[in-house]
Formats: sequence, C-alpha cells, structure tokens
Amino acid sequence: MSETYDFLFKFLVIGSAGAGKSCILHQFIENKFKQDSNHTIGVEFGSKVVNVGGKSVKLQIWDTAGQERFRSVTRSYYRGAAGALLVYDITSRETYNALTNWLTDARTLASPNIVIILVGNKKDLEAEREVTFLEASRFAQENDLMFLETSALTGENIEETFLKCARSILTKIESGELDPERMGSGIQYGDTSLRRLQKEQLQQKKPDCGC
Ligand SMILES: Nc1nc2c(ncn2[C@@H]2O[C@H](COP(=O)(O)OP(=O)(O)OP(=O)(O)O)[C@@H](O)[C@H]2O)c(=O)[nH]1
Repeated sequence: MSETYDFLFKFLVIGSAGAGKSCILHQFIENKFKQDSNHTIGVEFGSKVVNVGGKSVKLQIWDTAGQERFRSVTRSYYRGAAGALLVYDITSRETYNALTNWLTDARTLASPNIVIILVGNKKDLEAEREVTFLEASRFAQENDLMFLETSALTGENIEETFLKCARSILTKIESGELDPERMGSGIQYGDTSLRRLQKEQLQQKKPDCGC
C-alpha cells in the first residue's frame, strides 16, 4: 500500500526503564497491550500515519532503552527529533524523580524547539499510585511541557498523547515558529505537501512564461 502524507515528524520516547515506553508505542501502533514486554536493547522503531487537523502526518517513532547502560547509544538518537514523549510510571516515584535528568538530555541534545509531552503511564494502577496528578501537572507547567496520564494496558489517552504532540508541532509550523526546512528540525514534507508546493511554484511562474 502506498503511503501519502503531508508531513513526517520524528518522535522520541524517553524515560526510565520499566515506565512502559515500549507498551505505549505498541498500543499506539497495534491497538493492543504488549504482553511480556522485555527491556528494550538500544532503540526500537515504529511508524504510523495519523490525521491531525485535516493534515496527514507520518510519525516516525524511536523508542529508546531506559536502562543506564544504553544511555550513550540512545543519546545519539536525540538529534533531529521534532517531538518527545517523556514517560514516567505513576506507581514509581523513582521514575518520576529521574525526569529532570531526562529533560536535561532532551533539551541539550535534541533540537531546541523540540515539543515535549510528559506522560504519566500505568493510570490503571490507581491503588499503587505514588505520584499525584497535581504534582506532575505542576512539574509540567514549570518546565513548559504538555501533560497527560495514560494506560498502555487499557489504551486510555495513548492515541491522544501522540496526537496532542503532533498537533502542537503542526500549529508551530503554521504560525511560522517552526521551520520544517531548518536542519535538524525533525520535520520533513511528505509527497502530498511537496506536490502542493511544486504546484504553487508553477502557478507563480506562469505569468512569466508567455515568451
Ligand atoms: N498495569 C500496567 N502495566 C504496564 C503499563 N505499561 C507497561 N506496563 C508493564 O510495565 C513493564 C515495563 O513495560 P515496558 O514497556 O517494557 O517498559 P519500558 O519503559 O519500555 O522499559 P525499557 O525498555 O527497559 O526502557 C511491563 O511489565 C509492562 O507489562 C500500563 O499502562 N499498565
């Protein structure tokens, strides 16, 4: 099946080991919970075309390993990401406490314009919650992040997380705040956009070519 899309956005999924990054990606792409998820070795990849505000956007998603021993490998994937999901586990304060380190990495290694959404995963485990919604919302606000709680198990807010991040990037492109043609923007024009741009350029040239 041929794929046509207006834009391609490169996304990263980062956060501590066991927070549920691979399960989030799997639920987003396959619409089901990944049973027996193992620790990611290095980096895994997935992609999906979504509709955002009437535009089709291909999300190219890099799911990174949370374990410290892979940090030097995963860091090399940060460059040129347009968006990132910064994931912690609401039942693990340890994963929440590590957010500042992940954020520093993202802000220093990725594009300065990267759009980051904070994701509190395992929302289905309410009885084991160690991090309140309010506390995490404050952290998000202070650090200029969007925020959602999700469950990769039930699928709650999984698609919304990716769409929210993509929507924010698209709005920034449309307002001129983000330039897709800037090196390392993590954004590419798809065939559909390119064809439209070429058509516009041809139409602009038409008056000159009566010679
Ligand atoms: N109850 C519940 N369990 C989850 C959820 N998401 C992930 N898990 C479980 O959490 C564990 C870790 O999930 P992974 O997706 O492998 O975690 P990860 O963040 O990719 O871990 P690394 O690859 O080591 O960085 C697995 O046992 C999953 O079954 C969720 O939303 N709810």
